[in-house]
Amino acid sequence: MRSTDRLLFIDFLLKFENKNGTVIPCCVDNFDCTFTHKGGKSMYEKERKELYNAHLLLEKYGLVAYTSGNVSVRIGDHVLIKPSGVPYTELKPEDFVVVDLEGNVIEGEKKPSVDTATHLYLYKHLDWAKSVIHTHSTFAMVWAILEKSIPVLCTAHADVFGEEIPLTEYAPVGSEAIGKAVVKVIGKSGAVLLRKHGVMIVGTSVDDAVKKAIFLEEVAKAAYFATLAGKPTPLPPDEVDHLYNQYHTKYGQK
Ligand SMILES: O=C(CO)[C@@H](O)[C@@H](O)COP(=O)(O)O
Repeated sequence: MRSTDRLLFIDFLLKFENKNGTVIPCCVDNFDCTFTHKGGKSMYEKERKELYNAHLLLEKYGLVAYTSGNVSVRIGDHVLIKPSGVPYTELKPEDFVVVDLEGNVIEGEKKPSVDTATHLYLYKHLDWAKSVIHTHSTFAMVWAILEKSIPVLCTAHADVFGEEIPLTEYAPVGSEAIGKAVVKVIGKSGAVLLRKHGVMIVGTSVDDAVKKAIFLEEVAKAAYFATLAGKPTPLPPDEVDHLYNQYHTKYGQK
């Protein structure tokens, strides 16, 4: 679309919107519309509430502090992600930012998370990825600082993750580099320790990702204290597989 037409079209859209409220489809012809839907409905209302609740759950379980960490969800060719540096006490569903898979802001007045490039890299390289969570949860971070992967030392670890929690090479914050480092080591657990940094979780849904973030910190804590207190031995691989399959096929209300 010629730039003059673009400007005329924006002008038409804004006049139309102000007069009639928000019925305008965004992002027509890959058109990067950065204005938000004033007075009308935001995109992805249901997903915004789901993502908001996910952030509150991370805070409730003490996996994030103040502004650390972030959650995103993939919705077709869009990703809804936390705005950067907004304290959880001030976060609102309408603050979440919609970006496309190249990181262009589709809807949102706030800057998207500093980890957006990493989240997008994971969505583009892991076809099962539907939600991504980054935390600085304390005991998982202790293992990341010690530059050690977490062995399978207990049944809870085997149930949910079914494998040792791998450790990435060091990668700087804010670039795709963390995404590349995660894809190199991530396994069926979807949980990874970021060397000297924290945690990255990839889930098949927001619920799945939140559950893994919560259980990772639980097993990281137990494994850390067990390793301090003695020399715990990992569970045998076939028992780990048995527990993992049992948990993923029979546990709960399945
Ligand atoms: O770890 C870091 C920065 O070092 C970030 O992941 C964390 O502060 C969260 O950043 P955002 O608020 O999501 O931009």
